[in-house]
Amino acid sequence: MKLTIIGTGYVGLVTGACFAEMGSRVTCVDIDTAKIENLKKGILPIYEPGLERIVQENMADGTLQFTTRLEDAARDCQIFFIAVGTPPGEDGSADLQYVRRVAARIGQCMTDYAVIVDKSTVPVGTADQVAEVVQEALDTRGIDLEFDVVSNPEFLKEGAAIQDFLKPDRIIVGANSERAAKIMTRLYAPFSMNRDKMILMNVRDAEMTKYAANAMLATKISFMNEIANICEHLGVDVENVRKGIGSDSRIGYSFIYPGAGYGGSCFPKDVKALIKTSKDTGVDPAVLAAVENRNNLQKKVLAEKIKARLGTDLSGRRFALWGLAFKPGTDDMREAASIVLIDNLLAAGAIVCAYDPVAMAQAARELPEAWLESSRLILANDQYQALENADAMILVTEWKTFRRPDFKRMGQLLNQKIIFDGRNQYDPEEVAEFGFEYHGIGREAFHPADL
Ligand SMILES: NC(=O)C1=CN([C@@H]2O[C@H](COP(=O)(O)OP(=O)(O)OC[C@H]3O[C@@H](n4cnc5c(N)ncnc54)[C@H](O)[C@@H]3O)[C@@H](O)[C@H]2O)C=CC1
Ligand SMILES: O=C(O)[C@H]1O[C@H](OP(=O)(O)OP(=O)(O)OC[C@H]2O[C@@H](n3ccc(=O)[nH]c3=O)[C@H](O)[C@@H]2O)[C@H](O)[C@@H](O)[C@@H]1O
Repeated sequence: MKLTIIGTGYVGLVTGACFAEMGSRVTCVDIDTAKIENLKKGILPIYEPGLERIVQENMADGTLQFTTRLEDAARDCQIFFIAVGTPPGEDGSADLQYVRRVAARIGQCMTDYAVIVDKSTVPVGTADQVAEVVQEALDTRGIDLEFDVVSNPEFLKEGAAIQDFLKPDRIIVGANSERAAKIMTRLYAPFSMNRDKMILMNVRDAEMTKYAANAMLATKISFMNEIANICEHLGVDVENVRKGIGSDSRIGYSFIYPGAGYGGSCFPKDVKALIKTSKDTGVDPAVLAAVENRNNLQKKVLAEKIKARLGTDLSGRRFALWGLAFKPGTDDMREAASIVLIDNLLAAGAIVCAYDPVAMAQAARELPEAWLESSRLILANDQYQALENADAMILVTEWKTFRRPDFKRMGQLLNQKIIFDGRNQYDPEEVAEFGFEYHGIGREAFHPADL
């Protein structure tokens, strides 16, 4: 099958590479010329484990191509995937300007019947808008071509994107025509060899399914973060509570890890967009608003703990920050908890020395210039350098390299042996044996004297 993927970000690039890997002929299109020039040389714009190999191999085989020219890719294309960003607009709703622009371009370039797939996360009713925009462009050309707009939301997680795409739990396809449903079923057939993964429904149901899935996962996290905060005041260890409730198969172990608040490009924006949709329909988004509110509060919890321990005025204090990316396995820093924490610490007068195994270049590009120029935010060369003369170590992202560090060496480098563990990665007793005072999320502080 001949596919065109428009937008080569996390979703578009992974989608294009994985379909090529499964045997389709794929052209990825982006308006970002620099990105496309690099991709043509096999240089990826993002860090995603396993992606580089799949891209390079399929380029070499000729099954995966990159271009900025949609008009070239569109010739005889059977399926167009729209995979551009849908960032929050001022009122919280998903901004559809990029989706609409791409829809217009497809209408200007398509040469035959095609299925147009909304892969981007878009609100209920967007497929109808896309169809209108495509039809307008065809009318302007004076051409009568048939097409169908399908919703096929993406559920991949950054850091595990290839595995999630190639071995999905389910494939949601919303199609209102049998012709389009058949084409999508054929496209995804190689993914359903052992068990039929596809769940077919109508377009609006599929659009809503994506928001409901992300909102449900965000709800689990915010719920657990709130439980954690309650535990802490009751002398209860939330890690035992987590294991206790996770063992109930109705609850399950996943997405109940407490932390410093969820980040990333999707949960915050999708919860916001669903709140707006809910309000527009006249339904009070009581649960969704609470999920968002808890998350905003949770991102401040680490700074509050630090101030409670070391004082509200942190002038002259220095902190080692381990982890900048919004989660391990990615260099993505969008809505990362680390940003809120750094902001709070700098505002209180502190100096922060940060290290992340892959997000350093991203951090240098994306963090406010004023922070870096003031020299109060320093980007360290490695995790141990970040610790030098710091008054505490703060763990924000649970990268593998941070999980079993050399505690002895850490103790020698730090000014004060204090750990603020934003991901509950360490055993309080174990670190206390190395002389550390330990502060986690949803568990009481633990001191060497408590041993
Ligand atoms: N990042 C993720 O893990 C996931 C994202 N999604 C959804 O997928 C969509 C895309 O997200 P990301 O890939 O993270 O976005 P991104 O921001 O990483 O990439 C979007 C790409 O689209 C390109 N673009 C914008 N306008 C264009 C146009 N007119 N023609 C061609 N290219 C254009 C941009 O240059 C950029 O390369 C969003 O709706 C998001 O909510 C869904 C599941 C997972
Ligand atoms: O729509 C999207 O973009 C994607 O959003 C999330 O994927 P992603 O944001 O890449 O990463 P997650 O692994 O879901 O983590 C999101 C945030 O939640 C936090 N989290 C996750 C799980 C948990 O138990 N606790 C917790 O605090 C992570 O640290 C991270 O900040 C969803 O998991 C994907 O299914 C979805 O496709």
